[in-house]
Amino acid sequence: ATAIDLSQPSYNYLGKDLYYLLETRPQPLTLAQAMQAQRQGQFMQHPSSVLHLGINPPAHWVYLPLENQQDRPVLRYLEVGPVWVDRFDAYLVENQHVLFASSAGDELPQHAQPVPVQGYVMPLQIPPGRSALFLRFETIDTQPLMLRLLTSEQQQRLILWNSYSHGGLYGFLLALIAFNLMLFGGLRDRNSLNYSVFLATFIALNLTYTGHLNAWGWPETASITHYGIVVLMVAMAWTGLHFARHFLQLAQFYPRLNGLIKHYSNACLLLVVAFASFDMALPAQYLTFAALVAFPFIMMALGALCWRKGLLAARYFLAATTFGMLGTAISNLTVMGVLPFTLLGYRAVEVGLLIEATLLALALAYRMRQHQAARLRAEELARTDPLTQLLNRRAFFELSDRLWSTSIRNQRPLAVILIDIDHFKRINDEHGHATGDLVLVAVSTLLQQLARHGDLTVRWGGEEFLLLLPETNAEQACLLAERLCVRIAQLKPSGIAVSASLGVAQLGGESNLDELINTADEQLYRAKHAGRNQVVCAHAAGE
Ligand SMILES: Nc1nc2c(ncn2[C@@H]2O[C@H](COP(=O)(O)OP(=O)(O)OP(=O)(O)O)[C@@H](O)[C@H]2O)c(=O)[nH]1
Repeated sequence: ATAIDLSQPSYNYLGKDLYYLLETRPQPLTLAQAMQAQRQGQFMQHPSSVLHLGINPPAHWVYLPLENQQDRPVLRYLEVGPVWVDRFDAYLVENQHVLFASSAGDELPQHAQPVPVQGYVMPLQIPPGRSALFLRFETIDTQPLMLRLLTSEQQQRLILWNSYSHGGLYGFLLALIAFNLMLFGGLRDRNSLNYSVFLATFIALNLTYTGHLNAWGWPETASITHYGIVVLMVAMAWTGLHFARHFLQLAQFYPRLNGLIKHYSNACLLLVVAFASFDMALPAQYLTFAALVAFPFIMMALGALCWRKGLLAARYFLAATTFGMLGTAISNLTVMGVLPFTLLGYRAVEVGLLIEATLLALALAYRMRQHQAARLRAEELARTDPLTQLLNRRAFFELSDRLWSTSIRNQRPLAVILIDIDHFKRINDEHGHATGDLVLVAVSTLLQQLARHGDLTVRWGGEEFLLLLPETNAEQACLLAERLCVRIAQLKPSGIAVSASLGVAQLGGESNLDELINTADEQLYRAKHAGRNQVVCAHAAGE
């Protein structure tokens, strides 16, 4: 067997340099038995750079021959990642003599202080000449086993790099959470809150499986890592589906499916918590694995279904979850050993989530913009008359208040013209309601053309219109009314002869706008009585 040359430090994983043996006997092999098996050639060369263990794998023995060409011992750090190995034993052997023996893993809390992200790190003084490492792994979690021998300088650099990259990841996600919580605080948008909770669960999960949570919070109880991972994985799927159901308005589009997903995710969460509480590690593993594989597919399917129903924000959702799913799939396949191991592949779930999080934030912003536009449109609709697009009475009372009080305060002129189309009932009766509508539209268009910017043009009732004219005295208002009367008579919409009667009033001693409008209405009444198609003006003193 070719030995690893320690004179050439490398960051590579040592999978291809090692030889392995799977335990088949019910009781564990002793070190002496493993060494004997190695001498008898029972260890096989490993094909890839990372050792892959399936779910509930047999114990693995690893033999790693070493070559130190210097004439004194060298210090190397044996790194065993990731952080959730149940138990492993390490022996440094020279000429059949054990120079060093140690054990670590989640099941040995007193030793279990893995370096976050990297895993377990053991310093070894490797003697000159040939020696070998014998390692034994026993774990039920499916995971890649990543082994390296590092110099102390490399070890320092890795810690630095890991700190930066995870600081960046968590920093970005925390900023997104803070932003969405602010949105929730300000706009009471439930989606922002649900999304923050989903991101927070992801961070908690990531901190658990990188070992940060353990290192900061519970250095003595490694089993937190053990069950924390499975429970948080299912919790992440739960919060993700919860967010999706509300964001995609699933209850509205697919009420049955909504109920189904709700019960499914609740059941998964309850089950995994129960398995964890009763220390049933294997069922917890299987459940988590199944739930995690199904999760991105469900998310994508929901996005696609709701997009088909016409929900435009579902496009962003679908794009986002596709990236998330790709990342998760690549990571899962890397962990399962289907894809060749690369560090990017191993951490693809994080990259995918960064893209997903960004796109979902865009999706939320898009939905908010839609809501805002819809609200503005609704407000606009509530203020305008649908047939003529003029202001309706409600809008008039909102807007006229200010004009009225400005005119009173500054003693500026203010005038009202009331316009009523003559014999409109007859037009309707003779030409039909639709033609009547055309006449109304033609008259209102004319009114808008002749009114000044700042005048209020209102559909006052069926065939009655009102103009409120700031900075306009009776004389000017009457001139405008005369001009309107002539122009309406010239309109002939759809070839129909149309005329109107107009009443004009100017602000005098009236104490409110209603009185002024009443005065104009009285003039209109007079115009009708005097034979229609004419203007009657009230003057400043009331007449
Ligand atoms: N086509 C149409 N007709 C409307 C609309 N709103 C009200 N009307 C009709 O307008 C007519 C108003 O008739 P009247 O109030 O009797 O007045 P008039 O026929 O114009 O007679 P004078 O005002 O006395 O000249 C009614 O027949 C209403 O049905 C509308 O939006 N479209």
